[in-house]
Amino acid sequence: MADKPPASDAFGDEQHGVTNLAVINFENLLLKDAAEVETLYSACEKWGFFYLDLSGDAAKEYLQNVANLFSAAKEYFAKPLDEKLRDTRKELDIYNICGYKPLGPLGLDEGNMNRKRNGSENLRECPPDPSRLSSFRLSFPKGMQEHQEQISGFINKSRFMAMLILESLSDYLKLEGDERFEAFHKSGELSTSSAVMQHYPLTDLPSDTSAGHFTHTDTGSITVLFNTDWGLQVFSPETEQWEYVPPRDQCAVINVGDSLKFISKFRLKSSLHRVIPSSDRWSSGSRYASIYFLRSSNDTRFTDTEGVEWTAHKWLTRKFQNYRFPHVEQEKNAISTGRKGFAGLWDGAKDRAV
Ligand SMILES: O=C(O)CCC(=O)C(=O)O
Ligand SMILES: [Fe+2]
Repeated sequence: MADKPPASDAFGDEQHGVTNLAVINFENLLLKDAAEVETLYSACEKWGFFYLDLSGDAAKEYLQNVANLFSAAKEYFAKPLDEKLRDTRKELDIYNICGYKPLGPLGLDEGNMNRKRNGSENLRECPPDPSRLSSFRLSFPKGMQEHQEQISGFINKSRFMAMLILESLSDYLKLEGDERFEAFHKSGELSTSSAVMQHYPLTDLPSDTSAGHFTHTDTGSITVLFNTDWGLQVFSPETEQWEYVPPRDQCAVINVGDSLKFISKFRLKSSLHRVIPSSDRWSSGSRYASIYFLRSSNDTRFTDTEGVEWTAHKWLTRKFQNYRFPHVEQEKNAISTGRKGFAGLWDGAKDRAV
């Protein structure tokens, strides 16, 4: 059965509380436990965010895989910048950049504060595209080559978790055949599903760069996220305040992205989130996240909040383009944050007055 985080987690900082997210047990989902599936649905309907408890035997190997990946990521990001830049593969997809993407002015995205650039560098691994298998092999980041197995393991097992979540949600809604959420995520079809390792340094950031990650809703369907420190905040759909989602031992943070919100005809929420440095629980100098994004097949069709029709691939391209515009431009539509006129930026002192 699902339970709530213990009271000792109710910490936050002077400005922000801590979310009281549902904790869904992975093994109970495997067993198709009806009460667990109902709690899962309710979490996705109300918050679009929950913890997935992976503490049982079934996920032991997976958690070890995640730990190994963090070690590999720490090693990777400690390399000199010019070495990492050699792993950038913009030519494969200028938006869903495969390989290394730098932070600050060398990166492409606006940050979580006004007129500041994004403060995280990342490494994205796109699983093989059957039509260009050989270029994928060439494109595998050089600095990560020895950890290739860990990364493929993480991709495969995270995909399994994400698909199990989709299956459970489809079961709950009694969806059949092509209507089931899994049908939009078939493994043989092209998609931009990928694994990303993020590194958020707290110090030595270039000027005009904000520590953390810009405010956004995720583009795809299901995000499976692990991180090492506090900093992640969700904009509560209940209180309309920013609240912390702290890392929880042996748990993944799962969230619903835009595509699933659209495919589910707005029954499920794609909640706004960001990473900010204000908590004293992020004091280790560097923060890391290992993430798997399950995204629907490129040619999946859906309609957004404003009634505009998209394919999943076009939505991703347009959204990633939006993050590169100044915030005043981003605010002119609902693409980045799900709300027109609201960029959800971090403003240190008077953050709550949104
Ligand atoms: O680092 C985190 O905790 C969250 C990162 C995130 O939201 C993303 O990369 O989409
Ligand atoms: Fe995200």
